[in-house]
Amino acid sequence: MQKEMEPVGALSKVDGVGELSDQAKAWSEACRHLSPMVGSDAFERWFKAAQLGRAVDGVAVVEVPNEIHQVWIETNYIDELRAALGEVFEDLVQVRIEVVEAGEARGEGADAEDAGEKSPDWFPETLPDEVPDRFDKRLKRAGLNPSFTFDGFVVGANSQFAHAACEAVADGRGGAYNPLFIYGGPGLGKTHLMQAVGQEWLKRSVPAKVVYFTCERFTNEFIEAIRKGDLARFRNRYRSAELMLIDDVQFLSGKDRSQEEFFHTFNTLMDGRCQLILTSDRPASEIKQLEPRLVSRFECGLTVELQPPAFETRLAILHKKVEEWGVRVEEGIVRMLAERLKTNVRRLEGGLMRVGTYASLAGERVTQEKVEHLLRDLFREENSRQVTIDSIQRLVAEHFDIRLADMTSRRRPASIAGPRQVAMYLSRTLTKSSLIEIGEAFGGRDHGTVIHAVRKVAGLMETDGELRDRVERIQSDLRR
Ligand SMILES: Nc1ncnc2c1ncn2[C@@H]1O[C@H](COP(=O)(O)OP(=O)(O)OP(=O)(O)O)[C@@H](O)[C@H]1O
Repeated sequence: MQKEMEPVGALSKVDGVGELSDQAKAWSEACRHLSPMVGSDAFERWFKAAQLGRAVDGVAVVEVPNEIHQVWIETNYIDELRAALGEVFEDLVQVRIEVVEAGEARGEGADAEDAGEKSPDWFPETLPDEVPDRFDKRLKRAGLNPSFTFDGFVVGANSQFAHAACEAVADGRGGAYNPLFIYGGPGLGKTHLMQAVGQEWLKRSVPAKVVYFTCERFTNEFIEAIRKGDLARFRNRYRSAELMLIDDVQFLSGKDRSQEEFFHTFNTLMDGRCQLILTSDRPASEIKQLEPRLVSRFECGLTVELQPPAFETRLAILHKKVEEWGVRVEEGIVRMLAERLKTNVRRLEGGLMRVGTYASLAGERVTQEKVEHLLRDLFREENSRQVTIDSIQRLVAEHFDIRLADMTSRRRPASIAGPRQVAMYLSRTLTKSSLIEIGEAFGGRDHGTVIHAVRKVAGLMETDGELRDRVERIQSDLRR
């Protein structure tokens, strides 16, 4: 349960500000302290567009409009900002700066609905006037990001096969690859590649109807359509296209009604000879609580994997971005980023963007020590292997030589139920997930089953040395 921070009595000093929310009052009060600390010029430049987001559990989140503000404030004014907010919240422990783009919801709940949203308005009825070029208009209408092109994608051994499959679909040789199912970890270019196919279709065939959407959006719009009693319109929108690009299908996990709707959408599109490209963070057969009939539909075309790129590919990606963005970063620093940021191209890009921005604003040579400081959170994320229920289930299944699917199945022989209980125990002790979340992740079991498993494994570990050794070995593998 999160606890909202109570501003100290100082807030009353800004009572005169009328209708403002508590958040706005607290920020206004913090600014009163901050402005003299940083000087009015710096305040105008860096804090005018900022505002206070969440303030819970000792953490105050300051929202800024872009990464330039974020990096600059973190690097130059974090102490002053902490001191100013400390005047307002006496239980302040940490200050975080987050980028919130214009138009995004602010403060509490800003992350829920919009998270992961990548496309602009979906099939707007009228196109906005500010889009000057016709091709740009068509990209926008399809929901495509103009920078996700084949030219902008660096191919390495990690992506060769996926790239070749996408090129085949792009130039019409991919008839048998339907659906094309691309899977791989976060930030490895799945969306980029699938949208590159979309751009090619739009370029070549003039009236091609290309549509991109995320499964999160599909689910949200489906719920909304049910609420408004407007399913016919929803179906009309989702069931007519020549090329349908469907991102993040793992989002359908456990959402039974959306899966049912999606199943019919999928069939209608396939019957209508629509080419489909799907992406997921894992193979279809490993998406939990996904109906078997959907798994088999997803697997009936071609499945390709995107893996993390090797050092040379990471370097080539960085060189390409340096050129594209026109940033000036020394080769030694570029190599340092390629060496240290290995698992996620989005993070690699983020690192380069921050260093490049800093270099141009500070007008000074960026040293390796500076980069250590600027990117400390990215380096930390890179090094800390996050223990998730998912990784626990995988590793326990491997250690006990059972199928991953048995973690969520109803099967009860001791050779399966035992390891499953070990996995529940580890999920409870190594992650922050609640009993209910753990039960859900293990095939929709109730929280009593999880409590029983945790107690049982903890008790057995007291008396059974062999089991204890096994569990400890799994624990240390998880942390590695
Ligand atoms: N091989 C590559 N060459 C150039 N840019 C790349 C490459 N791979 C990824 N990128 C860039 O990295 C960023 C993240 O890629 P993308 O959004 O396609 O990842 P994703 O796999 O869809 O991630 P997620 O699963 O988190 O949605 C994008 O800006 C993309 O342009």
